[in-house]
Amino acid sequence: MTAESEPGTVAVGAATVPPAARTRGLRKVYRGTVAVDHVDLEVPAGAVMGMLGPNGSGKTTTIRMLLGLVTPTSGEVELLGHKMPDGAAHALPGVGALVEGPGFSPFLSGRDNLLRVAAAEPLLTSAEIPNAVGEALERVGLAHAAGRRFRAYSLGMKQRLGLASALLVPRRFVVLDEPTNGLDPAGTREVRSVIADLHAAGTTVLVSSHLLSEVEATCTHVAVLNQGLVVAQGELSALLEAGTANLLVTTPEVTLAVDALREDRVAARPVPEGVLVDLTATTAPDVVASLVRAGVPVHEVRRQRTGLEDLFARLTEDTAVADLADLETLLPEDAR
Ligand SMILES: Nc1ncnc2c1ncn2[C@@H]1O[C@H](COP(=O)(O)OP(=O)(O)OP(=O)(O)O)[C@@H](O)[C@H]1O
Repeated sequence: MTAESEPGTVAVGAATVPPAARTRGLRKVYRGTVAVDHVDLEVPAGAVMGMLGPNGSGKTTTIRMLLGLVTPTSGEVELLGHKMPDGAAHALPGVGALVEGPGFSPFLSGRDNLLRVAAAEPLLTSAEIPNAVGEALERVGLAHAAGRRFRAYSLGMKQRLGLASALLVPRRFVVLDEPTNGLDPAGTREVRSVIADLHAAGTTVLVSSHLLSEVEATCTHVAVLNQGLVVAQGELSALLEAGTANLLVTTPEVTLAVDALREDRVAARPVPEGVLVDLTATTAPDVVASLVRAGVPVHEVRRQRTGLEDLFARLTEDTAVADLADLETLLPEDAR
């Protein structure tokens, strides 16, 4: 198999590494409610992909289908190169997951719950279990409360225990559904550092979150869901670049430039550095063409990065799908 014959694979040296997860036309309908539709998601090997979307946009359902916890209505899932659900026995040992409702017993302590999970873990021998459990508890900052019953845990402590169970053994792919849910700022920082450690060790991570700043700080890639559809995915830097709404034009002829653009029905205003042009209804080449036609000397043209928050807000507004057409024309092909 070559990189050319298999779109989406990444060539590393002589070998090709398939994406950690890939879906094609994934769809889930719950009694008339379309939770996920037409989802073609690709989580490149080695990436930290943030899955963003408003409440009910289909993040959890997509993650559950990836892990084989929910059966898709239609579409395909490939996990670590194995078709699901048939390849589950091969794929799942390489995957650590924190998903809602991990099924811990309320009457057992955190440590005993984790020992129970570890006992069912095919990659751990019984001799390795106590150490693996101790290290995982340490890593998520739960060692001091390991002897307390699960039912007495706060939401944040329950989240930490779920994270510990995902980290019991080194994995190729770690999937975290809202890992910072219920955590205080210190816990949130710890999750961020766990993700950075996993990334440094070469583990692929898929993390869903409402916290845009978290995703911006920790992720290399992002997928944005809205109403069950993936409205954007790709490298974070490429998406931010493409999603930028403003163009900063440096010119000594500010008044001439603003007048020329307004004549062409393009929103523009003077700023200290030159002219700020709103790209919502136009494109950078059209702006430059207008200016050149009007005889405006253009010294520099630069897109202004506006941050993930702005991009997310625009992608998840009601007009998101229409916006995507604009976004796609701006995206480099490998980021589409
Ligand atoms: N078991 C279920 N039965 C019926 N409807 C469901 C079920 N699970 C999810 N849904 C519906 O599917 C849609 C997507 O839900 P999902 O939980 O996947 O979204 P989400 O993006 O993870 O939301 P949140 O951020 O609130 O967790 C919602 O409309 C939800 O009500």
